[in-house]
Order: sequence, then C-alpha cells, then structure tokens
Amino acid sequence: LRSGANESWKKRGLNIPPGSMGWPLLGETIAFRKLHPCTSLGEYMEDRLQRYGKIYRSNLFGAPTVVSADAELNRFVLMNDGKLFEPSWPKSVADILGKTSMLVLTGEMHRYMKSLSVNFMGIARLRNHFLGDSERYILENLATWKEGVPFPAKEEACKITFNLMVKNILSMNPGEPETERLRILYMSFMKGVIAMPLNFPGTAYRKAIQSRATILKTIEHLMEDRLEKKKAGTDNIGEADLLGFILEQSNLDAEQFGDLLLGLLFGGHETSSTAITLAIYFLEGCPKAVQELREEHLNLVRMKKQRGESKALTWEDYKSMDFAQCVVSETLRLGNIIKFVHRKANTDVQFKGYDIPSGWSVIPVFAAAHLDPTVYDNPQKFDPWRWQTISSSTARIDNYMPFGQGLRNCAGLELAKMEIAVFLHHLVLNFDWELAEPDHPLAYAFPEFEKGLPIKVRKLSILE
Ligand code: HEM
Repeated sequence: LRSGANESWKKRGLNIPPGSMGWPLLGETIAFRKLHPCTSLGEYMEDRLQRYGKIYRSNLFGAPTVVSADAELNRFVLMNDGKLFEPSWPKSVADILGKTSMLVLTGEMHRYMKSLSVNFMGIARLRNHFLGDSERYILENLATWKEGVPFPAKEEACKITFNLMVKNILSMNPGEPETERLRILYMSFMKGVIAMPLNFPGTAYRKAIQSRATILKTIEHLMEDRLEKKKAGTDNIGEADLLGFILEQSNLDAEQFGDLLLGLLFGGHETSSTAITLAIYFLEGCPKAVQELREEHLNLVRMKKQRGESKALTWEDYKSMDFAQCVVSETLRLGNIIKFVHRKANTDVQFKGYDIPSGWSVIPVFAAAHLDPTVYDNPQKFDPWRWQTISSSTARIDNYMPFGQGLRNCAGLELAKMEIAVFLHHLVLNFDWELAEPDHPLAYAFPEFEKGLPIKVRKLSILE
C-alpha cells in the first residue's frame, strides 16, 4: 500500500473525493472485483455512485485510488496521458505482460512501439492482408459448424481471431502442429493474466509465467530462423508479417519483439473474439436486428453479383455495411469489453473541485458512461438503431470509449471493427442460431460466458 500517499492528504487539507478506503491492505478490491453482468456496473459500483457521486475514492489493488464514472474526468485523464497521468497496472499484470509491453511502457519507447503497431495495422494492410485473411478464416470456421449440434461459440470465435493474428504476425498457418502448440501455450498464458496473482507451483499464474517464457523462446527461434533465411536470400515472406516488418523497420531485440507480439496477440485475439461472441449473444435476443442485417447483407451480395464482381468482400463492401456498423457500435457499448483502465497521477491534479494527489491511482470506468441513462435512452437495451441518429452527437464523442482515447488508444480498433463486421456478414447469410442453454456474459477481466455461450445453428440456403 502506498500509505504515505494515503495519509498525507489529510494533513495537506486536500479536497479528496468522498468514499471509503475499506479494509487495511485489501481495501475494497474484493467488492470491486465481484462478478456481475458486463451489461451493468454491478452492485458495488452502483452503491458507491449513489452514496458518493460519479467520482469517489477507494483503496483498490493495493493503492489509494480515485474511481471515475464521470465521462469528463475519464476523457481528461486519457487526454493527459504522458503528461499528468501514466499507466499503473497492478504489478502482477505488468510482470506477466512483460516490461516492454505496450500497456506499461511510457514516453519515447511507448510512442515507438505504438507507431510500429499502428503502421502494421494501417488501412493499406487491412485492405490487402487482414480483410482477405479474416474472410478466409471466418468461412473456414463456419464450414465446420454442424446443424443442431450445440457448441460453444466463444471457442470458435477464438480460433478465428487467433489464426488471423498468428498468420499476420508470424506467418503461421492454422492446423499446423507449431501453430497448435503456440495456441495451447497462449491459452495458458491468458488464464494467468486473468487469474489471481498467486505465484506458487501449480497455480494458473505460475503456469502463465512459464508459458510466457516458452512463447518467448519460440519467438526467438523464429526470429533467428528468419534472419538466417534473409541472409541466405531464401526468405520469401519479407514484410508480409509483423516479424518481417519488424526485422526490416526496427531494431527491437527478441525480448522486445516478444512482448510486442504477446501484446498484439493478447490485445488482438481475446478482445475481438469476445466482441464476436457478445454480438452473437445480443443478436440472438433481437430477431429484428438479425432480419435487418440479413437484408443489408443479402443486398450487398446481390449488388456485387450484378456488378459482375467476385464473391470476396472488398474494403468498399465493408465500408458500405452501415447497419452492421451500428450493430458493432452497440455491441461494444453494451458489452463493455474493457470496463476500466489503470492510471496513476504523476503530479497533484485538480478536477471539478476535487484534488487527486500525486501518486494516487485513477481508474476511469468507461462502462459507466456507456450505461448512463442520461446519455443513452434505456441503456440496458441492445438497440443498434440508436447509432443511426446519435453518430455525430455528443454521445459518441464524449461518452463512448470502447477503445480508450488519446495517446494510448487501441492500436487495433480498425481491425477489430472490420473483423466483427465481416463475421456478421457471413453469420447472418449462412445461419439462424439460438442459445442451446442459458448463458450470460459476466465482467471478469474481460466479459466471460460461464459456459462459453453454447449455441445451436440451422443452416440457411438463401445464397443459392
Ligand atoms: C473489440 C476489440 C477491442 C477492444 C474493445 C479494445 C480495447 C482497447 C482499449 C480500451 C485500449 C486502451 C487501453 C488503455 O488505455 O490502457 C486498447 C489498447 C490497445 N489495443 Fe485494443 N481493443 C480491441 C482490439 C484490439 C486488436 C484487434 C488489437 C491488435 C491486433 C489491439 C491492440 C491494442 C494495443 C496494441 C493497445 C495498446 C495501445 C497503447 O498502449 O498505446 N486491440 N484496446
């Protein structure tokens, strides 16, 4: 506990937001982490908001903390990243992601890693690589769905997004033993990111630390292998994957590249597969939206045929999917994939009459604005149509932050939106679906379905 920071504010007469610091050491961390549907803020936060207002103090993850459910403060924090604030992830998360992971890096090195990732996922590469690859992996996956046999949708979504990322990062192909080995290691790594940070033999956290080391070794080998091929003039991949791109464009060492790769796999695989699963779940409860999506996408296919184009989706096709984009926006609003982020004040900060002392943690809770009834009518309702009218209003600009904002905003947001839209296109054209058993998304580190969202599908033949 940063207890110096905790107590000295009283002596300094600062106006700290109201709240309670909970138990010594533990503070209110257990209450804060208590499971609740990801489409709500949960009992703990609703109670605090009612008692103290949108900005309150607490003691979370071992540090005195200002929790913000106030969209203006959230925006202020993110827009002052690198100036008044810096990332402050719990040590256990930082240890597992690596010290050169983008989530924990600051300053010049962060900017450098960010620009590499953003360039790697720029529009040109989305058009020329990611779009075609996503469509291929989505179609290959949908072809394995068996009519009437329940299966967990999350697992299938994960396969799609994992395959897409390892292909584009390391030119590894789905189904090959090396890829499968990496996938299993990665899954163990992922469990540790979410688990309690207990570093004893046999714990998920310890296993994740071990998987991280093995993954880094694998990457080191792949790097050496590629360097040798380049020297011998036998490398025919070039800059088509991230590995080639990094070797050409930067001088990252194996550990830095490893952390970057893990960050992109982590950022780019778990989040977008969760988004796809949430879309399947929300749409299942909203047949009218499925019908409208189906009309939009059937129309798109017919128009392509009329124009004599091939079946493969183009960037222009993707950009014309207006209603699918409303579904994506609404899924991200209501699903709250990243409910909050961790920051720390670098210096004493004043906001709306409150003081945030230097060294205190700040937790901007994005979900609070997404579920605020003064911003979104009937916020608990999945209503993609709301995005047809509010796209340019303040709701979008000030209160909608599924991808964060500012210096540290999501490097893969365009890729994520595209993947989900392309998935929706093929889903509604090929299947009707229903839940095989009741299941709901709960707010763990990410939203998780207890049963992985078991669904049953019926194959459609509207394309024939
Ligand atoms: C629906 C899917 C996604 C959501 C909701 C999401 C959300 C976010 C959020 C909220 C942040 C900001 C974290 C912070 O402020 O500390 C972030 C950062 C990041 N995301 Fe995503 N993300 C998604 C998909 C992706 C994909 C597909 C990739 C890459 C392939 C990716 C890569 C990253 C990276 C590298 C960062 C760190 C950026 C930085 O530190 O400057 N994300 N993401």
